[in-house]
Amino acid sequence: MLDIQGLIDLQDDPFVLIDRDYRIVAANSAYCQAYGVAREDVVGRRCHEVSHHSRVPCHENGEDCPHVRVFSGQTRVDLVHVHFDALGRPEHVKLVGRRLASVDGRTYLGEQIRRLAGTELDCDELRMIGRSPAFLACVEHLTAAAQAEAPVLLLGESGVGKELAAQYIHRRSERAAKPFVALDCAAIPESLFEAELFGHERGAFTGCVGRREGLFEQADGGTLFLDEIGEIPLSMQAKLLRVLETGEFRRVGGREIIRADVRLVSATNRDLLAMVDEGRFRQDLYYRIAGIDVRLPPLRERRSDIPALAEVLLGRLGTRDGRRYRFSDEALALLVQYDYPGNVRELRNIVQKAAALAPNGLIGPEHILFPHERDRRSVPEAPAPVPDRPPRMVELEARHIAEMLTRHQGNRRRVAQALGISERTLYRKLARYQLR
Ligand SMILES: Nc1ncnc2c1ncn2[C@@H]1O[C@H](COP(=O)(O)OP(=O)(O)OP(=O)(O)O)[C@@H](O)[C@H]1O
Repeated sequence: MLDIQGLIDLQDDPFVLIDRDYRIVAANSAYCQAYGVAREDVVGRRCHEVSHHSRVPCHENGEDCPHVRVFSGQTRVDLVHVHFDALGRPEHVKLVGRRLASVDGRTYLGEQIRRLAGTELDCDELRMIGRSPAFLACVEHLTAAAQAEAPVLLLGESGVGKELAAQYIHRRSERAAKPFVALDCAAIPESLFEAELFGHERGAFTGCVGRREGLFEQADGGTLFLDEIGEIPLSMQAKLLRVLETGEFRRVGGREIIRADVRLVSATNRDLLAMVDEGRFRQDLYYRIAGIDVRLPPLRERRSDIPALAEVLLGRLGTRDGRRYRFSDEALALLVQYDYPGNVRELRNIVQKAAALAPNGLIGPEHILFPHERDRRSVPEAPAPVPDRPPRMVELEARHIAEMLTRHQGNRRRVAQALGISERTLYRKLARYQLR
């Protein structure tokens, strides 16, 4: 008989073996060390209870789960997951799951856990909330970008969390101990750009007092985040390109050549390539800044993250009359239906207003005010209306599933039961109608 324990202890990464019934049948030493547990405390328990503190398997909470995939026939699964670390804080991990068969014909999930995050980002303000597959795929790209040295271009609508993502990259990169410096390019008048980025000497231009270091110098050794990079005027684009190519510049009004070792992370909500075609953005600069590009999905493409985000944003508001603010189930269900053109920032504003309106801290649907009422989604994205055409079966089905999800507060197991279909079928339909 093979010594399974000895075999898995050879692995440097945490590793667990899980049976069809979600029970952990073996855990290696790296796992016990990483999560501060004794082997006998985890072996025999269900994986979702141990890592998620949840009584139901992860896929029933709307998460991508290696267990369900492997036991439905997939041989290898690679995905990013969020679970709890040794101190009970959420942690991003990369899971590599393998389908393993024993000699007696039983199947197991062998799961290797690669920890993506250090604990340094667990301060609440900097924590990126989200467990939806779309969000976790994005976190995986951000993690890969953090480990590289190439410049990163973050793409996404306003308020999706591009600045937060830039900080995430910085704090996980080798530059983490050095400065992170951010500039919103849309907020700087053209005449001040150069001085802002490269600094100026005393008296370099009218109204300037003293000598000042620019952002490139301030960010030396670290990361410079240029938000809304599409707003940089063409004249400035040429200067920026030169600095990125040579790593050298002069302060405005200065002679001394200054060198700064800066990693650039930029962000835009514009289509920069279209701007290149229109002659409004330099192509050579585009290729300089877009070494790695990462798209951040808008909130409406990851609706399942809305309740957790709303709770965290509400938690940041503290208490009223000594009691924590809280949402009623109906309020949360309503929040999930809106399209959020302003993304997480808009959600934050809506939550703040709702809290101000709720007399005893309990937020009901009547306290939730959507600024763009027409963006509230009562049905899944319907195709453009065609006059005198009865709705197609698929439209009716999508609409019905969306309503059931709202009624059951996103609990997919209950929705599947209510619809009389298996959860796998429900998952396929959710993906097909983009209801995840
Ligand atoms: N995944 C997330 N988890 C927690 N908070 C988030 C998340 N994404 C965004 N936020 C919060 O939403 C707000 C807006 O985020 P941020 O400023 O990073 O967006 P942005 O995409 O840079 O916006 P803009 O394009 O308008 O500059 C911030 O308060 C940020 O902390």
